[in-house]
Amino acid sequence: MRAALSSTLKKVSAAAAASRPRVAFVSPASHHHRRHHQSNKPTKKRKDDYILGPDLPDIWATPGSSSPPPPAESETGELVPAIIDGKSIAEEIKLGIAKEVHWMKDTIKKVPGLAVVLVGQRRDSQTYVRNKIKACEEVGIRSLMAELSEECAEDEVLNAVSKFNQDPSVHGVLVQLPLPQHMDEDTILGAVSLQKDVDGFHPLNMGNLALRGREPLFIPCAAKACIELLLRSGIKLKGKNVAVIGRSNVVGLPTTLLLQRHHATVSVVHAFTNNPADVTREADIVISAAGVPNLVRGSWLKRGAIVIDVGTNPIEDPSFEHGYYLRGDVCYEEALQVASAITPVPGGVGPVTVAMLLSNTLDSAKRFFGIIHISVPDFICSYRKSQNIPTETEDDPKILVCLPEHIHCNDMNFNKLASDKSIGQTF
Ligand SMILES: Nc1nc(=O)c2c([nH]1)NC[C@@H]1CN(c3ccc(C(=O)N[C@@H](CCC(=O)O)C(=O)O)cc3)C=[N+]21
Repeated sequence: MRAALSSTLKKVSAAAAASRPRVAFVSPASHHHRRHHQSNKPTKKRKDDYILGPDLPDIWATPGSSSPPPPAESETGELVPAIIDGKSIAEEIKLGIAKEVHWMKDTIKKVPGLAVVLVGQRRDSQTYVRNKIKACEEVGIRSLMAELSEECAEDEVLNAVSKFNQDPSVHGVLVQLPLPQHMDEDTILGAVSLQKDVDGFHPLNMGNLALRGREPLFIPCAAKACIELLLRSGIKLKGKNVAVIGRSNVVGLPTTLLLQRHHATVSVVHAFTNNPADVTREADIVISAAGVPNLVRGSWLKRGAIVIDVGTNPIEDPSFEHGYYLRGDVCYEEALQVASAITPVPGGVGPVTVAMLLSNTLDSAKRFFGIIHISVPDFICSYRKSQNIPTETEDDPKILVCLPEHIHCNDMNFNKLASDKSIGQTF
């Protein structure tokens, strides 16, 4: 397959030489250039509009905005809630990541690496970490792990983090939370290298997520997972009323920030909110991340609301395999009667959160190796079609191009680059 592909690509390069316009390459340098020229426009195109939300100016509309479409109802007037399948969405995302990791391995003989620091023996933490490592294996990301005892000193954790920070084969460092009581979470999370903070918990990444016009290097995985689940389910966010239940640094807060970047109207419901049910009942979309099993009752929900349940509350029960089972924040059985769509627990936000961790790790490695992701120019796709050439990228018109930072790739030097071994395989 590889040999066939590389000979195809040689032919394609020849075809490229023969026809103009040749290659619509985007290099980091040309990207900046273009941005500069657009700076007097009210909106600015960012590479991450999809997950960070479109950068729109605040123009206040006069009252009378439309309400969301009514939910599906059966003949008898009962709601038929859609169960949002996080597991299959996660599989879809992982497939895309696996393809990119595969390309990376082929073109530069390197793979992304994720290091996990686990302190203590919590069974739920062990399960989550196991899931993360298994997911790494599935997509070809290398995983490393440091396991430390509950009683170890804070310095030992800091040493483990520092070792991974310095390891060039590691592109993501994650300290599994919660940490034991005697450790200072801020000190430890602040020690993770900004460039490897795939959890997005470093104060600088969080600050850049909060500030308009700025882009964090990483967005926290659970927040990203909520948005992915909604967008991939075809749910629009602009102008919607969203209630976020919980204001933790790891889920509630970043989810609130990300939703606002998607132009939703966000209400934050927390332990001191008066009449939390009344506030929540106003929402078109409810995202619960309180960590309290069955907190959100059916009566808290507006008819037709969309419910994203981030809660993963372990309930002790020796009859289950790991001695516990998981329960969400939402009383699922009650919510089914009123919601138009809902994520289950397990099988909802959890698996997509893990997929987002892989995605952040891949992005980090791409940044480290100076890899940009571009589309195969149309003429190459049509050339392949006209020649009836099946290729690995037929169904996915995106390919990886590896270019050292100093090389500015344009159609003038494309042929040289394509044949120059020193920059690796361009196609
Ligand atoms: N530094 C850090 N980063 C985290 O991202 C982080 C953390 N600490 N501490 C704990 C929470 C929780 N979390 C989950 C990840 C996967 C599932 C997951 O895969 N859940 C599966 C099932 C889990 C099972 O098999 O029991 C599901 O919902 O279907 C759940 C929860 C990440 N967290």
